[in-house]
Amino acid sequence: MAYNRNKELEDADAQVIVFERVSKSYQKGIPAINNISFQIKKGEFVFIVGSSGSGKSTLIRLILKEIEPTAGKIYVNFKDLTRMKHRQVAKYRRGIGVVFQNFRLLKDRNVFENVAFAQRVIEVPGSTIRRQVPFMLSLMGLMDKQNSLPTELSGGEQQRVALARALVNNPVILLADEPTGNLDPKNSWEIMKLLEDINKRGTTVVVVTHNKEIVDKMQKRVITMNKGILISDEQRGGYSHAY
Ligand SMILES: Nc1ncnc2c1ncn2[C@@H]1O[C@H](COP(=O)(O)OP(=O)(O)OP(=O)(O)O)[C@@H](O)[C@H]1O
Repeated sequence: MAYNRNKELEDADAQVIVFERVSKSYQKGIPAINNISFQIKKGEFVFIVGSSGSGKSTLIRLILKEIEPTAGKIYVNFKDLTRMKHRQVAKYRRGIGVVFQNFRLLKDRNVFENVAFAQRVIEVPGSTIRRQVPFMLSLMGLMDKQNSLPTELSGGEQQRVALARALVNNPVILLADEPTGNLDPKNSWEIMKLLEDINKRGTTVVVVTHNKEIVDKMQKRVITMNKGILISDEQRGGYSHAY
């Protein structure tokens, strides 16, 4: 069924990520993503799990329009990505917050400036930045660290800065690609609890992870990939199918 983009769909039940029979082949042979269909509703919290090479990062890169599908349709934030013009991509990506395993902070700028940077690039007025950055830092429990450089922070603190930066422009969707991959169990749980809080405030959260313990305990929707195929999609699921 074709996805119908109209105003009525932009309500609480709206699907903010839609994959319709999507495939992606980087080269000849087994596709990285093979004929995948799923939908994620506004405000959902979804884990994407699967063994190494199963296509999870490819899925994230497709959502960000860093790569194009070989076949199928992708709709994100009510936009048809396959028909989006090149010049519209930067603006589109601003509606999506992203965090990665390795934090990707600016090493020569302090915590405040790392978060403010996300606003400066889209020319948010200074007065708004001075109001919104401290608000975001306090939500992440980082107010006393705003003058610190990333090298002066623990891994958990660095990931919280990355989260503050990803969220400061109030995105509809937050994508987290292995957000706890470099963290110990205590910090991993802190980040997961923050992601849960962010989700409760209305942001759709999609988390790619290998962290079995977290997936099993959180009791969220779990999409499991294997060799490019979506092998299960369960509400309140666990990690059991991933290998
Ligand atoms: N740029 C690329 N060029 C060619 N093949 C690629 C490229 N990126 C990924 N692949 C291949 O596509 C498949 C899926 O890779 P992908 O990175 O999406 O998996 P993943 O599930 O994220 O793995 P991991 O958990 O190890 O990060 C793999 O076979 C991989 O080798």
